[in-house]
Amino acid sequence: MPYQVIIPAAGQGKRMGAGKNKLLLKLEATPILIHTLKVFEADPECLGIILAIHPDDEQEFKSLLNEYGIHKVSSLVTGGKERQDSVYNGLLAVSSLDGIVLVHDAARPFIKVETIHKLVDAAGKDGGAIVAVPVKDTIKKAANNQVAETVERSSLWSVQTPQAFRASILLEAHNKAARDQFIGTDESSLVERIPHPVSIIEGDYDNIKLTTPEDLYFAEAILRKRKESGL
Ligand SMILES: Nc1ccn([C@@H]2O[C@H](COP(=O)(O)OP(=O)(O)OP(=O)(O)O)[C@@H](O)[C@H]2O)c(=O)n1
Ligand SMILES: C[C@](O)(CO)[C@H](O)COP(=O)(O)O
Repeated sequence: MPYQVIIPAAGQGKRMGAGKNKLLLKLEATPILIHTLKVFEADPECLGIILAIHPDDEQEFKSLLNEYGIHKVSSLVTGGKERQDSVYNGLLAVSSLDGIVLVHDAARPFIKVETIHKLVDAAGKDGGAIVAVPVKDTIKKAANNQVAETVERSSLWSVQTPQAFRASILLEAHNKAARDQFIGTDESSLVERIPHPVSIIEGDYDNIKLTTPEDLYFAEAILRKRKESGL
């Protein structure tokens, strides 16, 4: 099923501490941003990419899109203060509210096209679906560095992106969040507030978000493993 994808790429990468947009850091000589964009560029089901960027990065990003032959970027939109604002700006550039729109972090370069297609099919049926993996660690709530509660692990999922929705549902969710001045950490949290059901599609543990320096080591290992497997 065809889809459009909004890729938020306008963050500051504070936790990475690279002194620049972390998406410009290279993995095996290719910028993280390009690793991610290549997946969607190569997918025939992807009708277009809407890229939310920081104005300071515009020239460098445009040069990279040209250098690496990324032709599916239909819109470059200005990112906002929060990730949610960047996604909202991207949503306003979506060509059809009747279709399926994905939101995928540019900082997650290891998404597999098979997972994308499973997710899009689920969103086409249910109106909304997200990729997640079962939590492996024990999760506890704390107060003042004291354990307050151990959360039952069997029902916990570590949520990733892409997250896929009928575009009209996602726009309704963002409009409601704006009215309520609600800021969520993912799109699903906004859609849940409408309320609208959101399905979970089990993804891969290596679909990591490159957030802190340690993640770069994991990323190099994931790339090496995939090269050895001929992926
Ligand atoms: N205002 C923002 C914040 C984040 N993002 C994007 O959303 C994705 C996930 O965000 P995160 O990993 O938190 O990136 P940063 O916000 O850059 O990281 P930090 O919080 O460490 O500054 C990234 O691709 C980032 O570029 C965005 O487009 N606009
Ligand atoms: C959307 C997300 O990747 C789901 O896990 C995550 O919430 C993004 O968090 P961030 O702090 O904006 O990177």
